[in-house]
Amino acid sequence: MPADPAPAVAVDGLVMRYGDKVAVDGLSLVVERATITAVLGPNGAGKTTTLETCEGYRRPQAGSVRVLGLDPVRDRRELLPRIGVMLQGGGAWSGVRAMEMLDHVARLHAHPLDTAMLADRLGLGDCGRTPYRRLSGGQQQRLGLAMALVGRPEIVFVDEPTAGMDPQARHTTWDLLRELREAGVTVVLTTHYLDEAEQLADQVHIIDRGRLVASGTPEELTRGSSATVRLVVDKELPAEAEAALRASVDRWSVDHDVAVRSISFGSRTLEDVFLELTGRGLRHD
Ligand SMILES: Nc1ncnc2c1ncn2[C@@H]1O[C@H](COP(=O)(O)OP(=O)(O)OP(=O)(O)O)[C@@H](O)[C@H]1O
Repeated sequence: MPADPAPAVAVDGLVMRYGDKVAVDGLSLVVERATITAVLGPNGAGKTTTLETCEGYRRPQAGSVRVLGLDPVRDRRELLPRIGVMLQGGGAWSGVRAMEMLDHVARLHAHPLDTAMLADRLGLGDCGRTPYRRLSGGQQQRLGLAMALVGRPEIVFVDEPTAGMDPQARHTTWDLLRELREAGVTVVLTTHYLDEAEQLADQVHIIDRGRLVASGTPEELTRGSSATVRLVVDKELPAEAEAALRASVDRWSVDHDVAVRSISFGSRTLEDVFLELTGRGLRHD
């Protein structure tokens, strides 16, 4: 029987400081392979520092980090071809054209993906000749993602992958990350968006002030003493229909001994409307 492979990421008691400032304070977490794991937390929680330590850019000051069973600093040469990194803020030179940059990164890998296909998939087909600094924020993000994926990594670290993207680009990116997971790739992402973590992640780690404050599946983390029931109707409700609905809900709550904590009437979210009007595919802006 082959031994179980090491987890994708194992962080144990990690401590990282910048001068006197403790950025990561005894953090431990495990990421299983072929999962999407979201690291959630407010600004300054220590997410980027943790990811950069996993990527081998920073050496742990205390504790240990293993990625695919390897030490990201000591075993960097062995690990580098097996991981993909999408940096916050791009990582491309300002004057380079989008496809030149992607082709350049592809040439650093032994078995890269077809760059034209990848660019097309990410909606970058029309801006291949555009200099990096002239790309929109969302296009820069997508190019950064393409650069992280082109080498067929076993694990990909993506720092706020959809920051600055329009809703279609977000959904296309989510679909792509899900496909990667189906293909056996491990995805570790940081995000500020709760809906992103809820939609995508198999496992969520919430960190605050450098400490792990909760871990679990989105269901585990959202399960509690209350539940949400959502009703979507096909037209705006006249006042009498709204009143009748409230009265029915009141009767239902008595009949079933359920306390209704809140009830709200409103329209669909802007994101719902935007997606419905413009379709799910990526807009080639
Ligand atoms: N190079 C640095 N020098 C000094 N302090 C730093 C440095 N990088 C990060 N910090 C500090 O360390 C803490 C953790 O920062 P980090 O970037 O890891 O958090 P984050 O969770 O990724 O935040 P954000 O969501 O804003 O990107 C913050 O207080 C930050 O100000």
